[in-house]
Amino acid sequence: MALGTVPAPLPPLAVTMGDPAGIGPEITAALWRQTRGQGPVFCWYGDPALMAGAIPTQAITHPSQAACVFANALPVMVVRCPEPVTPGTLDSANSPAVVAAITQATQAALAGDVAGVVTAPIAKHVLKAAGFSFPGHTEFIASLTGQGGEELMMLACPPRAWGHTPQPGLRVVLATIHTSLASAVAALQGEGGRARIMDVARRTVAALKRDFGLPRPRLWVAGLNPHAGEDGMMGCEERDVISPALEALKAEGLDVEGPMPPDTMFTPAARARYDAALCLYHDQGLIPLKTLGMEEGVNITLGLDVVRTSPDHGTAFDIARPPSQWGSPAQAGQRVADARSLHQALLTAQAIAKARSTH
Ligand SMILES: NC(=O)c1ccc[n+]([C@@H]2O[C@H](COP(=O)([O-])OP(=O)(O)OC[C@H]3O[C@@H](n4cnc5c(N)ncnc54)[C@H](O)[C@@H]3O)[C@@H](O)[C@H]2O)c1
Ligand SMILES: N[C@H](C(=O)O)[C@H](O)COP(=O)(O)O
Repeated sequence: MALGTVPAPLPPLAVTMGDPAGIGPEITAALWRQTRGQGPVFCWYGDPALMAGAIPTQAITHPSQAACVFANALPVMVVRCPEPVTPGTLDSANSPAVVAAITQATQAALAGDVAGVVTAPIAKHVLKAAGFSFPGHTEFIASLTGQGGEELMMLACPPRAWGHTPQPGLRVVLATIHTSLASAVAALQGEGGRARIMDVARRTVAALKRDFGLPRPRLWVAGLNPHAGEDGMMGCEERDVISPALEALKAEGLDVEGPMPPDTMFTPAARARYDAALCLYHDQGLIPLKTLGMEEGVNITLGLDVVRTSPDHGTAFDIARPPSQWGSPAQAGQRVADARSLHQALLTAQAIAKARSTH
């Protein structure tokens, strides 16, 4: 951006319906109530029938109409579910609408009509039963943008107080995503494994600069084995694959450390020393992240031209309720849907979109 120019205001964000039988509609209604006064403005790609009786909705035909509507009603880019929805009851018959909502919102982002896409949770096995071939939003949205293979999955949770002690947050990025543990280990062998780690590290550093404004990101890379291999006693990937990759990255000038013993690299003292942890398989990163901060955790797809975030939780079918019960106080022993993670996802999408627009 040239000096002295004022950045154009951002278009609204898009929020997608997610699985209509999960908690997506309930937390989206809560999100609208919370943000209708001060924003960020968003439009919802979904079926207004899911909100009936809970909040006012208004159909719009273009995201640019969202701002005028937002204070008084949820602006809806209508995507109808073909079958009636019962909260908590899985039904692949509505999967085409779930996929259409994601597709339309992503296309709007590619066209610059929305500043980013915030996806409510989907149930991957329900979509698979309807013929959907992607393991998650991350890979699907990468494919829609023509950037399949360039996607990175980051999950982040903010700093928090633990008792009276403030503790650092956490960002994790995954070297392998939605794949079995056996396939993940196979993908981390030999020259291919080294190239994968180097590629993910380089792209993570670029994204931390572009999207989070960190001038010199510090990356810690996890080991694969107990004790990071204990010098080959408990596994050789650290010695043969990870360490050579990290030496090469250091020679390129990246601030990377590792391979770190995975059991100690998520302590508060350790977290204070890096900006992101590169984890080698899904649960290595997501277990500490969700244990530390599931309530406000955000899933962020890095590396794509479109901004995409999501809450860090799933569909929570076990607590999904009809609109008539939304907002009612919890009964003894009952758990109710918490919209904080979705709110953080919305704020994170807005922050990344702003960072990119001024980059
Ligand atoms: N972003 C996504 O689309 C996404 C992310 C994770 C899981 N999933 C999908 O979700 C489905 C269910 O997965 P799961 O059961 O492992 O995880 P889950 O996150 O849906 O639920 C785990 C537990 O946490 C509770 N929970 C989750 N979110 C909550 C919230 N906002 N407020 C209160 N309680 C909440 C649930 O009630 C449940 O007891 C799976 O089909 C999975 O594919 C989707
Ligand atoms: N891996 C994520 C998690 O466990 O929270 C989740 O499945 C979301 O994946 P997508 O964002 O690709 O749908």
